[in-house]
Amino acid sequence: MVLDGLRRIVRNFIESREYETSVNEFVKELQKELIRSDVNVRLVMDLTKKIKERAAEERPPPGLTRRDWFLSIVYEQLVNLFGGPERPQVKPPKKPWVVLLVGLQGSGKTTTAGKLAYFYKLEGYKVGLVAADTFRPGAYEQLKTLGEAVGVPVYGEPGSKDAVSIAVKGVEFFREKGFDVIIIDTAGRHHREEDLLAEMEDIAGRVRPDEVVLVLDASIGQQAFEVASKFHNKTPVGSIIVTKLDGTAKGGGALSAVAATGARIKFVGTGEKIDELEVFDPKRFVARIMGLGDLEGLLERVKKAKVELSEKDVEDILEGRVNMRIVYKQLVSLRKMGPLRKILEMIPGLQVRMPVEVDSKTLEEKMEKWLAAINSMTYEELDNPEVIDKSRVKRISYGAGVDPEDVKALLKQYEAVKSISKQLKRQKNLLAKMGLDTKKLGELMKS
Ligand SMILES: Nc1nc2c(ncn2[C@@H]2O[C@H](COP(=O)(O)OP(=O)(O)OP(=O)(O)O)[C@@H](O)[C@H]2O)c(=O)[nH]1
Repeated sequence: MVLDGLRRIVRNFIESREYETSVNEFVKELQKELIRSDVNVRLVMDLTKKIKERAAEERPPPGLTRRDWFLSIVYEQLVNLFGGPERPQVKPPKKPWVVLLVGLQGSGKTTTAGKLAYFYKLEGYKVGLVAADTFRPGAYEQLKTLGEAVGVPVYGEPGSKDAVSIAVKGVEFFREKGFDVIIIDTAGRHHREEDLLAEMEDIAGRVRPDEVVLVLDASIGQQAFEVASKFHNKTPVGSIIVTKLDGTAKGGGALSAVAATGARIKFVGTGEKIDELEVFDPKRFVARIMGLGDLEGLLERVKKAKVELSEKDVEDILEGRVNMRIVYKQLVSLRKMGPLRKILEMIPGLQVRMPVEVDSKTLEEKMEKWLAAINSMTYEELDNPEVIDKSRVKRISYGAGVDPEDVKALLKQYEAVKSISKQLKRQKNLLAKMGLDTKKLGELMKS
C-alpha cells in the first residue's frame, strides 16, 4: 500500500510526552515517509510547515485530546495534499457519455478500459467498449477478452489501421443502440508526452468525447506533475486515472503531483484484476493510510467541539445558565473581544455590572493555563463547574501541569461570566423591547 509507514508514525504519536517535542518528531517522520514515496520536497515542506503552525496556534476544544486534535490537523492537511475534501463526480452527467482513454505506452489503458466498463456496468449503465488501439497487435484481442469477461460488447475492426475512423464508427454504433457509457481505448505508442498530447488532440477533435481520461502509471512518481499539467492545460474535459498504486513505493508522489496541477484524479488502479479500480476519494484515502479506523468518530467530535457560541449557548446565557464550555468559548474568542463583552458594549442602556476585571495582559498570560485546565476537566466538571471542590482543583491542576491557583482563578472567571449571565436574564424584557431575541443576539456575538 502507498505510504504504508504512515500508520506506524500515527500509532507512535504519543501525547503524554511534551507536546511540542511529539509534534516535531512526528513531523520529521512524516517528512521522511512522504519523501520516500517521492512526494516533491517543496510540497512536503509546505505541508509540514502548515501542520506545525496550526499545531502551535490552534487549541483543542474541550472534550478533545491534543492527540486527536493534532491528528485531525494532519488529516486535513494531507487531504489537501491529495486533492482536497471533495469526492470526484463519477456519475455520467448525460447519456451517452463518451470517454476517450489516453496514456503513455504500458500505462494500463486497456486494462483500465475493462475496469471502467465493469465499474459502470455494476452501477447499472449500459456500457460499450471501442478498441481503437491499432498500434499494438494484441490490443484488440486483449480488450475483447476483458469485455467478454465482464459481459460488455466491444467494437473493433481487426486489421484496420485507422484509429480515428474506428473510434468514430464505434461511438456511432453504440450511440444508435442507446448505450449509456462508451469507452474508447487508444494506442500508447508514445514514449514522449508531446507526441501523445498531439495525437490526443487530433483524435479528440474528431471524435468529440465528453471526457478525456489520462491514464498514468503511479511508478513515475512526482514526474507525473509534468505530464498531468500539460494534459490539464490542453483539455478542459480531462480527468486522470492513476494506475498500479499497488505496485510502487512512489504512489504518494504521483498522486500529490497530479493534485498539485489542479487536475482531478477520478479513479485509481490498485491491482491487475478487473475489480481493482477505486473512486479516488482523498478523504477516505488519507484516513486509510493514516490507519484512522474511527475517523468518522474523530471528525464528528472535532466538528461538535468547534469553538463558536451556539444558539443554545446564547439561550443559556440569557437564562442565567452557564457552564465551563461557554467560558471556554469566551476565552478562546477573547482576542477577537469576547462575545459576551461585545454585546455588553454594543447595547446602550444595559445595566450590567462588570465583575472585577483582570487586565488584558494578565489574561493573555493566564489563558494558556486556563485552557490547559479546562482540557483536564471531566465532562461533569465542564457542564457543572460547581462540583469542583478543593481535591478536584488539585487533580485538575496536576493533570494540566498548572498551579492550583490558576484553576482557582479560572473558576473566578466562570463566576464572573455567570454573574453577567444572571444580570442579563433580569433584563430580558429590555432586550426584547430592543428586538433582540436569542437568534439576533447569537448573530451579534458571532459577527
Ligand atoms: N499491479 C497493477 N498492474 C496493472 C494495473 N493496471 C494495469 N496493470 C498492468 O499493466 C500492464 C500494462 O497494462 P495495459 O492495459 O496493457 O497497458 P496499455 O496502456 O494498454 O498498454 P499499451 O497499449 O502498450 O500502451 C499489464 O500487465 C496490466 O495487467 C494496476 O492497477 N495494478
